[in-house]
Parts: sequence; C-alpha cells; structure tokens
Amino acid sequence: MRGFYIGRFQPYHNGHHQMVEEIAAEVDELVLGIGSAGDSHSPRNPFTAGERIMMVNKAVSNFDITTYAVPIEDLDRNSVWVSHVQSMSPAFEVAYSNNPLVIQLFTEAGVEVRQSPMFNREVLEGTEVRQRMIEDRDWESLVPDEVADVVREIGGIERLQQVTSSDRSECVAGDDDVNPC
Ligand SMILES: Nc1ncnc2c1ncn2[C@@H]1O[C@H](COP(=O)(O)OP(=O)(O)OP(=O)(O)O)[C@@H](O)[C@H]1O
Ligand SMILES: NC(=O)c1ccc[n+]([C@@H]2O[C@H](COP(=O)(O)O)[C@@H](O)[C@H]2O)c1
Repeated sequence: MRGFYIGRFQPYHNGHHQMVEEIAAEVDELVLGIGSAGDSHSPRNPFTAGERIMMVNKAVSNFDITTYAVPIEDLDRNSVWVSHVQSMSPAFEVAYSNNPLVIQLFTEAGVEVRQSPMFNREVLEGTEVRQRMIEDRDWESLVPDEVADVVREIGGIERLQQVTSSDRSECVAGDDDVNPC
C-alpha cells in the first residue's frame, strides 16, 4: 500500500520525522508532498521546494521504506485541490494529515485519511524551530541531523534572519489564507 503525507516542512522537524516513522510501519511506500512548493524567502516559508526535498530525502533515507518527495504548489481553489495533488503524485490509497482543511478535502473526495498523535508539540512545531533560528537559540535538537546539515549548507539561518528583519509591512498575515507571509 502507498500512503501520502503533505506538509510545508519549513523546516522538516522531529515531529514530522516521528510521524513518518509511524506511517512507515503501515505502508510499503510513502509520497511526501512538499506543500506550498512555490513559496520561499518569507518568514513563514523560508526554504525553497528544492531545499525541502533535500531535507526530507536525506532525513528519511534510514527508514526501510520507498519514499517519493513531490512538490505541490498551492491553488486558489480548495474544491479542486485533491485532484491537483493526485495529478502530481504517484497514486496513493491513504492520506496522512493532522491539518483540518487537508482532512476535510481528502475525506470529501473519498480518500481515506489517517491522523496521528501530535508529538511533543510544545516545541516540535515549525514556527518554534524558525523562531529559535531567528534568535540564535538551539534549533538543531528539534530537527534530524541531516536537516541541520542542509540548513547550514544553504545558509538558511542567515536567510531567515534577513527576510525577517527586512521591511515586511507590505505583507499582512491574513491577506491570503493559504499563503500568509
Ligand atoms: N509535532 C508534531 N507531531 C505530529 N504531527 C505534526 C507535528 N508537527 C506538525 N505535524 C503535522 O505535520 C503536517 C505538516 O505540518 P507543517 O509542515 O505545517 O508543520 P508545523 O510544525 O505545523 O509548521 P508551522 O508551525 O510552520 O505551521 C501537519 O499535518 C501537521 O499537523
Ligand atoms: N487550495 C490549496 O492550495 C490547498 C488546500 C489545502 C492544503 N494546501 C496545502 O497543503 C499543505 C498542508 O500542509 P500543512 O499541514 O503543513 O499546512 C500546505 O502547504 C497548504 O498550503 C493547499
């Protein structure tokens, strides 16, 4: 059986990694959807799709499962988003998500959805990891070692600090439900 798990993975952290480990016990193959693939260089979405593919591929390489990382760009039309995902991904029988909108859209489209517990959510959250990166506090312990290596290789900390400190006044969170800056 092949599963599908989508996230923005900004960055891919130990909560995602634990979820993939649990999914790997249930499926033979897993598609990792790199969500909001067109977004990068913003405080909420600092890393490009290509950089996130590197993070995910390297981090999951130790798991005994075949994975495919597939970039999925956002659409302005939720009603056709599942078809869009299916058009970009290897076929899958089950979708894994804890995101209420994603769960609703897959369920309405007749795709089985499985949820997972949230692992140590107080700290294992992309927002917390990015905040620590901005403040030069320990973020490495919240991500797999391979992800920390990629972040360093691409100058990710400097980029995030730069896009956070530059004038973001034109970018009002809530302007766009799918891509708040
Ligand atoms: N600690 C966690 N344990 C289990 N699942 C998680 C955890 N953190 C995120 N997820 C799930 O992984 C999927 C992708 O999440 P996403 O990439 O948005 O991470 P996030 O930590 O919620 O990031 P952000 O804070 O940037 O929104 C979602 O279904 C989300 O609920
Ligand atoms: N209309 C759309 O483009 C649409 C709808 C639902 C989810 N998504 C995307 O799916 C991903 C879901 O991942 P998260 O659980 O990390 O939010 C995000 O990248 C989100 O933008 C997009």
